[in-house]
Amino acid sequence: MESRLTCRHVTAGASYLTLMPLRLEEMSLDPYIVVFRDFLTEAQTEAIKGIAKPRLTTSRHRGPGGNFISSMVRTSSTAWLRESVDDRKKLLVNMTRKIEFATGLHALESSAGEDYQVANYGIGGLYVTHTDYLMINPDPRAYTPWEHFMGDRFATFMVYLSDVEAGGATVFPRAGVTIWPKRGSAAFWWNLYRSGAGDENTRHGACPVLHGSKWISNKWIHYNDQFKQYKCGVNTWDKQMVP
Ligand SMILES: O=C(O)CCC(=O)C(=O)O
Ligand SMILES: [Fe+2]
Repeated sequence: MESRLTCRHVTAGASYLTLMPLRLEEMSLDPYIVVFRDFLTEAQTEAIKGIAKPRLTTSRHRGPGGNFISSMVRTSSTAWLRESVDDRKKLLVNMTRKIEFATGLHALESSAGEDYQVANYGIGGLYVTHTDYLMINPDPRAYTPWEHFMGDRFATFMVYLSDVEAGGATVFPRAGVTIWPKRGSAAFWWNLYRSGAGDENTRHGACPVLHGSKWISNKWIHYNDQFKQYKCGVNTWDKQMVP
C-alpha cells in the first residue's frame, strides 16, 4: 500500500522561518503525529539540560484520585522551567516563539502553555502508556478554576534533549508509531479533537532506557486560548491535520 505520509519544509507563513524552514516528518495522519528534525541546536539542548539539572526531583503524575503522585508508572526526574525567569529568559522565550510559529498555536501566555517540563530517565527509566490530557473526570469539581480557565492539554510539543544509546523510544501503540529519540528533534501531536474531546488513540508511553540516559522537554499547550486560530469544528470527532 502506498504511504500517504510525507516529509516537507514548513514556514507556516512566518517570515522568521523563510530562511530556515522547519523539517517536518509525518509519523501518523490519524491521530496526527509529526516530528520536526533539528528543531533545537546542540548548544540549545545542552543549555536547557544545564538549567534543569540542579532542579530535578522525582517525577509525579496524576493518580487515580486526581492528585499528583510518584509511582512505578513513571520512573524519571523532572524540573519545571518558567520562561519569564531571568537566567533563561532569552533561550526559553525564543524556543516558545519557535513552537508558536511551528504549530500556529499560542504557547507563551501562561494561560496557553504550561512551563517547560524537563524530564531525565536513567537506565530502566520509563513512562507507562497514558494520555497527556488530564480532565477526564465528569465531575467539574475535580478541577481548579485555573484548570477550567485553561482547558485541557490540546497539544504536546516534546523535544528530545539527548540521543539514547539503546531503548527509550516514545511509542503510540494504537497509532502504530515509534519515535526514536534524536537530540534536537521534536515530536508534536494533538491530544484533543477540535471539539475539545480527548483522542484515546494518542495514548503513548516511553520505553525503558536500556543504555545511556534520556532527556526530553515537554511544552503542553492548552485548549481554551486557541479558539481564534483553531475553530472547534462541526462534529465532535473533527481533527486537526496541521501543521
Ligand atoms: O519520554 C517520552 O518519550 C514520553 C514522555 C511523555 O509521554 C510525557 O512526559 O508525558
Ligand atoms: Fe505523555
